[in-house]
Amino acid sequence: MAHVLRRLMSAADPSDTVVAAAPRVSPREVFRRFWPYTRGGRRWLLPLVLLSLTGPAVDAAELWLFKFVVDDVLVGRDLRPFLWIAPAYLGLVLCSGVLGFADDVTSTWVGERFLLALRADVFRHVQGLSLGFFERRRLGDVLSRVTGDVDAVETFLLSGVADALYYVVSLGIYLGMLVYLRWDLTLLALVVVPLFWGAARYFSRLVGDASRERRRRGGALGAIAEESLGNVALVQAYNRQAWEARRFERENAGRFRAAMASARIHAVYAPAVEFVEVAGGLAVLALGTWKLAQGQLTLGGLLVFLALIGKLYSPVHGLSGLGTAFYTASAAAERIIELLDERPQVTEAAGARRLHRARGGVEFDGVWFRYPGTSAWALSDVSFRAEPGRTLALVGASGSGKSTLAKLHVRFYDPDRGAVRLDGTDLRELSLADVRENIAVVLQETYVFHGTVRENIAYGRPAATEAEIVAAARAADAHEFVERLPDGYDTLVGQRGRTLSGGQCRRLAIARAMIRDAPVLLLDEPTAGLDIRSARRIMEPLRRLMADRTTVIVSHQLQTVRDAHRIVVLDRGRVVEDGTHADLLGREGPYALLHRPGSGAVLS
Ligand SMILES: Nc1ncnc2c1ncn2[C@@H]1O[C@H](COP(=O)(O)OP(=O)(O)OP(=O)(O)O)[C@@H](O)[C@H]1O
Repeated sequence: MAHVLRRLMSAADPSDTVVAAAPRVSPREVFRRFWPYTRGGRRWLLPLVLLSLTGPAVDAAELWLFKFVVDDVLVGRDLRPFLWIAPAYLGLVLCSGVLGFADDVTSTWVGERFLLALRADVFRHVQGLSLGFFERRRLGDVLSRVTGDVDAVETFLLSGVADALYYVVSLGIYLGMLVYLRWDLTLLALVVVPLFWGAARYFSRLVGDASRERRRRGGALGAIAEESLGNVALVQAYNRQAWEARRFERENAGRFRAAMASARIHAVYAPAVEFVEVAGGLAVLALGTWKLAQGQLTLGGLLVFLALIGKLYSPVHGLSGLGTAFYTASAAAERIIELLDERPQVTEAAGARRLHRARGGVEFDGVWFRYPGTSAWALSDVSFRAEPGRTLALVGASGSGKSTLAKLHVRFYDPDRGAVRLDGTDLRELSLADVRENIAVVLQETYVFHGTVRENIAYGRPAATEAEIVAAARAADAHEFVERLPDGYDTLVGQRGRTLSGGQCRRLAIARAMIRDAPVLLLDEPTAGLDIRSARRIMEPLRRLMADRTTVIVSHQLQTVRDAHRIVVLDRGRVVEDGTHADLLGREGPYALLHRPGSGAVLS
């Protein structure tokens, strides 16, 4: 039987791992991890508990009044007691309304404050993780954790605890009244309690599994939606809509199965519990009727007793069901904990040195680097030096390690061996923010945010004045086209600059780097993806940007490379040549080969 139930309610399909399940965590650990986030609302916890205690008390008083209605008014056929019972009843209802209002508002405030703190912290934490994390994880899953799973933790910690207290207090009050009315009937009513507990324990474990699966599928759905909608142009151009839809469908169906499993568990649990409850109630009714016939109990007393039993079962029911709620919420908490346990690979050393404005000396010294989880070296023993104010060009075939070098340069990763230095100091000894403050980057992928042109340029230095923004745009050869946009600098450019051309995006990125005014410039193929005319057009502003700054440029553009003070040629992660354009051409080595017509030359 248990085996059949388990199969019927199983939600997991381990064959599929778009997003792996987070490691399990004990409820105690969940409390330990998330309790600190209640700090902002902790002083309201006690009033909240007191408020929640008044609810059952008012309920019980209402019931007690009912006993008087039956015994004194109805059975006694006398309206006089009604004159005090009616106002008392109204007073109680009013009182419970006011208390309920205070309880609702306060508990929402405490819960939302908790979420405010937790969500902000999770976001800050994720933002601080190293690039490696984002290259490894699926963004959609991370988003679903930050936005969806965070909310469920609140249920675990606050609503769950508040409910537990409420149930315990209700139980105490109702039990007290029941015993006061008739202890022997109360004992009979309590016989069914262990049955509740047993059922709850069994079912809550099943619910936990189903919830975990639902959360995992939710993350996978987010990941697939983000990937396929984010690349919608590619999906449509290659007619992959149906394939993407199937991928989505598979996760969607998985989530559906998990939701159904959870519904089946609840659907079996609720009637099972109700059966036990009714059986208990009937037994009490039988004995109670007998006591009524014996004159040991009044009619009002019996009715109130039965009503109290109904009320008593609800907290017992609730308390045993809390396990289920806890397991549901802890499935979400596990996913948040996994995220919070992720440590940035690149961290700032204790006592890191501040560096205000660097002179701009860049040095790679015997650098070896392997991407985490891979076995091949992406960089092997790379050494070169860029003198302050000079330009160093990195060339090499695709996959030779140029972008990897760029990533190490801004400390997205640390080398496994060797060192990257700025003005002679290992980047690992410097404040991370200062390293990045001193380097302006224009990356291969042009980053333009959804916002105005002005905001996009000022992203390089938020404190920039209007005049500085315009000056940067002029220097980047962007002013002219910006002026022609419908709202000039206030024009909204779509996400990733979809409403601008590739060259225009690039010029905005150059303006952003201009305004940052850092001593070191890192340009990763600033002309990639542009046609020859557009590429030539941005050369002039690029030169203005590079003047008097140390520039490390990854480029396939012959003009830029030829003008560099030094050229480093990479091949499969190694430096194979190093010198000026004239030197290297004379050597007839790999660099010269790149220029030979008909050689499939990379440099154009
Ligand atoms: N995040 C990553 N994880 C694992 N391996 C990576 C990662 N990024 C790059 N690699 C590997 O490291 C090597 C160097 O890649 P890199 O992107 O630095 O080359 P590149 O010279 O910039 O190429 P391209 O000119 O095509 O941009 C390649 O073999 C690549 O497969």
